[in-house]
Amino acid sequence: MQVAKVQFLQDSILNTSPPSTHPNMKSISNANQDSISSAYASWLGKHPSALDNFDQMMSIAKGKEIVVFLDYDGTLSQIVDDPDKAYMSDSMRAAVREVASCFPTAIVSGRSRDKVSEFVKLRNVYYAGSHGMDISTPSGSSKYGNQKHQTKTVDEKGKQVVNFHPAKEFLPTIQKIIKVLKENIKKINGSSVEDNMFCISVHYRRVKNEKDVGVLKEIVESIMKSYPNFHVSGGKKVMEIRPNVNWDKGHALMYLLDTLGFDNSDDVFPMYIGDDKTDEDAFKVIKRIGRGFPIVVSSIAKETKASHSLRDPSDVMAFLVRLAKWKKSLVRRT
Ligand SMILES: O=P(O)(O)OC[C@H]1O[C@H](O[C@H]2O[C@H](CO)[C@@H](O)[C@H](O)[C@H]2O)[C@H](O)[C@@H](O)[C@@H]1O
Repeated sequence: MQVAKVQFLQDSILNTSPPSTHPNMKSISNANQDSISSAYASWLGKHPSALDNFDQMMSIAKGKEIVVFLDYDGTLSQIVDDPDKAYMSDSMRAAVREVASCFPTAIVSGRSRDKVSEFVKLRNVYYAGSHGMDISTPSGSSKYGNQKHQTKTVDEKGKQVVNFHPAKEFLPTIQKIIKVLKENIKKINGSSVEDNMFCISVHYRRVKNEKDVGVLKEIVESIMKSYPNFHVSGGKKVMEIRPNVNWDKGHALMYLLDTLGFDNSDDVFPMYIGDDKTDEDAFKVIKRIGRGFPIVVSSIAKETKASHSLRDPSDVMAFLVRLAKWKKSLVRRT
């Protein structure tokens, strides 16, 4: 199976590579592809496929309280050029719905909570937006919250919810930064600023000219020098601007576990699936807990704290379908 996957990767790399006409070019590019494939094969040895290792993983998880955490972009939806069009397929939605009917399930995204919930459109999951700086749950965490950060409110369906906002005080400055950024980068064709509520994304996937990408980065870095309470990090063709609060997707995972009543449970078993740098914070937390599976979505070898891997969102969907079936088969047997 593993060999078949490597072959698949080789095929897809070969199919997507630009044609090389010069014979020397061809051998250089083949050599590159060989080394990419062998790097991926040896990486897979360290971060085995969660699909190929499903039975072994479930023999460890059996009898534990599995809680599922899912990143959105690049995990539940394909990476696309236009961030506003990163839709989730109906089949993926059905898979997430199934999983959420079996285990507590949360979506943890860099997007604003409103936007990610508009994409996902499921009621049986919890949502954490703005890289975990905007969490909404039926009750609050007494351990991680305090009066300042938690607000009791009523959602659009009239249900009591507790919203957790550790970066609330930064909201006015974030709006100011968005305005300044928009004004200053509008001359860079293809760039865009996304308001993620408690953080900001500056996108450059659609900026055609490499030089312009450099200029954009300089402009953003220079603007952000005036805002020392914020930091800039990189993602997938995006600059992520976040306030300096000690809160990330790892903290969000702990907050959700606590709120859902699993904080002191020796049986809790978090599974977190994500593709990006910001998901590594949650992977680290799972490693620290010493129980659970951090699963990275990647079809190339990369530095990660994840124990297992899935190649792409279609692998993620297959894994979720299998996970729900596994749980249902256990329930039928008992
Ligand atoms: O935590 P996530 O849910 O993975 O969000 C991370 C960022 O994802 C989005 O940007 C990425 O996906 C876009 C759509 O496929 C793509 O166009 C962009 O290049 C990627 O960086 C989202 O738009 C950002 O706001 C999120 O921070």
